[in-house]
Amino acid sequence: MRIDIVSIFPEYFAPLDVSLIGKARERGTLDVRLHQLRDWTHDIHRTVDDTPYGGGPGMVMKPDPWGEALDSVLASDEGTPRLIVPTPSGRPFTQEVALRLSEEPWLVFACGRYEGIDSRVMAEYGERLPVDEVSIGDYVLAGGEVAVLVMVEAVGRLLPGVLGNVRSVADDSFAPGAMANLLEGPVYTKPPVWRGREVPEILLSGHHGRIARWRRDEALRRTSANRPELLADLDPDTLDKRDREV
Ligand SMILES: Nc1c(O)cccc1[N+](=O)[O-]
Repeated sequence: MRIDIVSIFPEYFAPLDVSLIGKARERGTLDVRLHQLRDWTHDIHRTVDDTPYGGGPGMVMKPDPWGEALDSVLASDEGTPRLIVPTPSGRPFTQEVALRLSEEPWLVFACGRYEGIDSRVMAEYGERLPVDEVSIGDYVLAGGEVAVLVMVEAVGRLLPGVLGNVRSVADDSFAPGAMANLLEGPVYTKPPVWRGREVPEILLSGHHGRIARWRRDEALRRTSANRPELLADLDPDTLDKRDREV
């Protein structure tokens, strides 16, 4: 997968040099290319923003630098990417969206700042390629860079060979199948007793069927406590199927 990221703060993406994503880049599984938006400005101040039409607070990112930057990135002959624009007014970014994006050969991320990018940019490129305006949550960030870090990690870890254990993906919270709409339950490792606290005995039993059922029950318990709304979407048949699976 190729990923292009356009930002006025490309240094935000240093974390993509480390850990799983960093190793995937070294192996060539992931090709991440960073672009400084200001390289497509032509004034001495390398201006990328201006006051909003219609008045109001803050500044809006000008369409000209974005148009030149995206035209330059898209000039590649590597097919047609999806353009992902992180914004609080976008559709929710979920594990399902991450799974869908992980099947794409090329993603381009446009990191807005200030009050956002002039809407004509998304309209312009929406006529040429798929454009997804996506939100990672209902809170205010200073810009899209942090959201792109979240999305690149969520998508990148799903690529073949990035996670050591393929099973880890299937057991993720929100993963399709048996764990869909369920949060992961508690996890434990050695020592068996820590500060007088014992690991649940079932986990030491070696009885895989009972362990799977216990984990399912704990996932249901945690989901009911922390995200009860997810249980509303749980298909009773799937729940029964889970019982048959364990
Ligand atoms: N929430 C937010 C923001 O405030 C600014 C850019 C992107 C996002 N987001 O993706 O959720």
